[in-house]
Amino acid sequence: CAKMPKPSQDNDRDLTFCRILLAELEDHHDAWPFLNPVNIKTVPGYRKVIKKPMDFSTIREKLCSCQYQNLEMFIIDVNLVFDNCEKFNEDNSEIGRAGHNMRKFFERRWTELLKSN
Ligand SMILES: CO[C@H](O)CCc1ccc(O)cc1
Repeated sequence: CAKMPKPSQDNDRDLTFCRILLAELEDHHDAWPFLNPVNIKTVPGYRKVIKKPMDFSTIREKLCSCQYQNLEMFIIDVNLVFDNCEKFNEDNSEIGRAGHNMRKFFERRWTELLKSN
């Protein structure tokens, strides 16, 4: 049938989940490398290596300006933060480990939230 708009309660649920998940990511002990955009002027190689920079403050801005159609689009941006981190940092480094810890935390929390529904 014609593409029907998603019922608003699904959109409300997705938005609530994004807000909960982002707040928990921002508050996490290991969030510090990801809170703000990497300064591409001071970090050699970053601009060339990382094609799509992403960070929690940019995700916060997108969420607050209705730029996420659904939970999936939000999860794609969060995973981009961690994929960029893996690409640019050794696993056995301060920031590399923080990225792995944050990804594990995020995977667990969004699956828990979706199961709660
Ligand atoms: C999320 O952090 C970025 O991967 C940049 C990591 C980085 C920044 C400055 C350095 O001297 C080394 C690594």
